[in-house]
Amino acid sequence: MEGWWKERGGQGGDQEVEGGRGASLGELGAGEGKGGGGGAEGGGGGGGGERLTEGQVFEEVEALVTSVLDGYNVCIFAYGQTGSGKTFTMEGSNQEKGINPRTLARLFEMIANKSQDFTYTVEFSILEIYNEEIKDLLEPGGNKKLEVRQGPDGNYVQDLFLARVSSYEEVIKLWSKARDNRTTFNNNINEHSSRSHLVLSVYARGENRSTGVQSYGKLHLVDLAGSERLSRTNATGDRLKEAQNINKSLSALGDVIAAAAGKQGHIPYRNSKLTHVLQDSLGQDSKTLMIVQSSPLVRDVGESICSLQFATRAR
Ligand SMILES: Nc1ncnc2c1ncn2[C@@H]1O[C@H](COP(=O)(O)OP(=O)(O)OP(=O)(O)O)[C@@H](O)[C@H]1O
Repeated sequence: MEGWWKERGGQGGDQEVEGGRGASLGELGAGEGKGGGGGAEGGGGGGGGERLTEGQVFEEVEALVTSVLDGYNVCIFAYGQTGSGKTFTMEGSNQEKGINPRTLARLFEMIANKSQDFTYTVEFSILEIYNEEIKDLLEPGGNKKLEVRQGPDGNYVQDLFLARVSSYEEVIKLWSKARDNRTTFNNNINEHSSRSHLVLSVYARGENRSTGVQSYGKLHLVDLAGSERLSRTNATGDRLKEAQNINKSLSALGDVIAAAAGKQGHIPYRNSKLTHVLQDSLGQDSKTLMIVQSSPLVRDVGESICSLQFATRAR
């Protein structure tokens, strides 16, 4: 493990303190002989940290995401409490694009650069996991229950719509369609978005035309549901059920990452839909990176400590 951690801060937004949100970036594991520990310098918090632009954040993750074209399975997560900036980091704004659009643009740029020697076919899917149920956001199919299965290329979600894409523009069009589908589940987009895990996936199959050598890699870009302690939300009824499911799946994610990093014999992938969907992209030869967002607000200190504890454990 390269073990790099950076402090991200200085982003204002609508908070009542200056300094804005913070995020720590941690590369959790990778192929290419990487493994083992790494130092933490930074480790989150926003306040006084140097402000990283979305471009600088992307520089840190670029090499990882593009390795999907070499046949690696890659997973990038944004983790943190509600409102801490996960979606902003992944999607960005009109002025400053986030990790998702930059990654997708870069992938197609690289495919074009390699086109003399390699042929790639690329597929794209978008799903959300809400209350431990998988929903296809490209082809929402009513009450169809989507399940995770094992196939020759690893785990896959049966009946999930995979769109064949050949340009960044196509992907962006699909993504905006998926956003529309997502909003129909609930009138309050923010509220809902924070209660589900959103997974954008790219599946790249490549062939070296002169040697015939083939590769297959998956890239998952995951905007996790907001982590919240139940004691703080006073949730009841459906909200309580959502919160319990979120906490259960986030804790299952922490267990899986810790077990994979510790090279344990049994890795409990099946304890949540999230880890089951991402099974072959967490651990072993896959590359996993988690961006942990923390709030600079004093009133959020309990949540920030929990987030950083999660990050420490996952590291
Ligand atoms: N780096 C940033 N620069 C400017 N604004 C930001 C930044 N990060 C977050 N924001 C703003 O803060 C608000 C909350 O951020 P965001 O929606 O990304 O949080 P979140 O963690 O995804 O929340 P949720 O868990 O509810 O989905 C948004 O209005 C967003 O535009």
